[in-house]
Amino acid sequence: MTSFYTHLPLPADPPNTSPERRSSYSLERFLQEPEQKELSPASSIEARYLDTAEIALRHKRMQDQQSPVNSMGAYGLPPPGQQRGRPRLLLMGQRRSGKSSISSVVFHKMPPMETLFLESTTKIQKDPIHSFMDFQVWDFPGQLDYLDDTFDFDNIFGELGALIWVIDAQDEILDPLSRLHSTIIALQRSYPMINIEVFIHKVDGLSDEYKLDTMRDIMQRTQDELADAGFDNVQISYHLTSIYDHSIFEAFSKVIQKLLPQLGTLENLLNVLCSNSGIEKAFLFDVLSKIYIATDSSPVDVQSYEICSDFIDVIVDVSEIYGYDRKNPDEAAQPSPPVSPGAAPAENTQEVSSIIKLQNGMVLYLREINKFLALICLMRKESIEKKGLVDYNVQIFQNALQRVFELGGGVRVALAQGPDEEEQQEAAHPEPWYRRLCVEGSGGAN
Ligand SMILES: Nc1nc2c(ncn2[C@@H]2O[C@H](COP(=O)(O)OP(=O)(O)OP(=O)(O)O)[C@@H](O)[C@H]2O)c(=O)[nH]1
Repeated sequence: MTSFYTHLPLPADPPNTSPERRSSYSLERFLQEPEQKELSPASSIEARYLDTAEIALRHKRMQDQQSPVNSMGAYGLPPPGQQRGRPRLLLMGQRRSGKSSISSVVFHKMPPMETLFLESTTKIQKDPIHSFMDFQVWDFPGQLDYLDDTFDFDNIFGELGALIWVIDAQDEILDPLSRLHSTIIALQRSYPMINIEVFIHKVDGLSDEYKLDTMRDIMQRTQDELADAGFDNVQISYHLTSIYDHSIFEAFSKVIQKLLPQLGTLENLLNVLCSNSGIEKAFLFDVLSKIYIATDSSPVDVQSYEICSDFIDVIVDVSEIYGYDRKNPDEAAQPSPPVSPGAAPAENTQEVSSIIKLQNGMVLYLREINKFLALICLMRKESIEKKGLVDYNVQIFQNALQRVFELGGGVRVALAQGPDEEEQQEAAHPEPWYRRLCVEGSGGAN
C-alpha cells in the first residue's frame, strides 16, 4: 500500500463490464438495459438501481410465497420477520478441534496466538452476536453426546441456521468423522433442510497436496457412509480453514451468506454497481467480524479478499487512534436522502470513506454503508478518477440496499427508528467504529 488518496484526478475509461457475467443474473435480464460502452450518466444509474431494487423486492415476495425453502424459512427457519429466535450457528466437533478458538477469533477479535491459552469448554457456550444480522453462536463441548436421549434434540437443532462441524486436520480423523456421520444421519430424519458445513481445520502448516488429499478423503468417506445409510443427496459444504489466516473468515462468510434471503438481490445490486462504476471487485463487509456478506458475481480470488479484509483492519486501527466522536450519530444512521444528478453528495452524507492507492496501480475504496456494513471496492486507478460518479453510484446503491433490507425484515440495518430493545442492548456495547473514524471522503484525514 502506498498512500491515502488526497486528490481528484482527471476523468477515466469506460468501466470493466462483462456482459456475459451480468446477463447470467436473472434479475438483471428483466431490466433490459442497453449495451453500455461508457460510464452511465448518474440519473440513469439511479433509475436502474431503483428498478433493480423494486424488481428484486417483487421477486423476493414471489419467492416467499412459492419456494418450499422460503415458505419453511431458509434452512428450517421461519421466513425473516417471523423468526421465533435468532438463527443459530452450532459449532460441533471433537475436543480440542478448535471450536472455541474459531468463535473467539472471528467474533471477538482474539489474536490467534492467544487461543493457545483457551481452556476446554465444559458446557454449551451461547454467544449472541449483534451485528448486521443478529444470530447466536453455540459452542459445544467436544465430549458432549447430544445424540443421547437425555438431550432435547429439537431444542438444539430446532432453530438452526447452520451446523458447523470442526475436524482437526492435524489429528486423526476417523473418530470425528464417524460422529459427524451419525449426527448427519440423525438430522436427516428430522431436519433434512439443515445446512451442514464441515470445517477441515488447522490446515496451516500442512502442504497444499496434503490438505486436498485430506479433504477428498473426508468427502469420499462421508458420501459413502451416507449413501450406505440411504441418504444420497445430502448437501454438505467443505471448507479448509485456519485461524492463522483469512480462510476462517472466508468460510464463515460463505456460511452466513447462506442464511441471507436477500443474497441474490445484494449480488445483483453489486453487479450493477461494479459494471457502472468501473469497479473490478466489490465486497459488502460486516465490519466487526470481517465477514463479507455479499460480493459481485465475478470470482473471488483470495488475494482480493485478503487485501480488502486487511483494509478494514487498517481503518479500524486508524479510527482507534485518531478518531473523534461524531456530533450527531443518529443522523449518520439515517438513510441518505437522494441526491439530484450532478449535485455534490458530500454535504448531506456523514458516511466514512477512505481510498488507498496500491503499488500495482489498483485502488481500494471503502465506504461506510451503516454502522455494521462497509462496502469495499477494488478498482483500477483510472476508475477512481471519476470519483464523483463512483460516490454517487455508491450512494444510490446504499439507498437501494436499505430498501431491500427494510422489506426483508430479518436483517437489521441501521435505520434510526427510535430506541427499541435491541438499541438499548447496543448502548451497552462499545461505540461503533464509524463514529470515531476520521478519514473522510472529501480526501485526507481531518
Ligand atoms: N495450528 C492451529 N491450531 C489451532 C487452530 N485453531 C485452534 N487451534 C488450537 O487448538 C487448540 C484447541 O482449541 P480450542 O478452541 O480450545 O478447541 P475446542 O474445540 O474448543 O476444544 P473443547 O473446548 O475441549 O471442545 C488450541 O491450542 C488452539 O490454539 C488453527 O487453525 N491452527
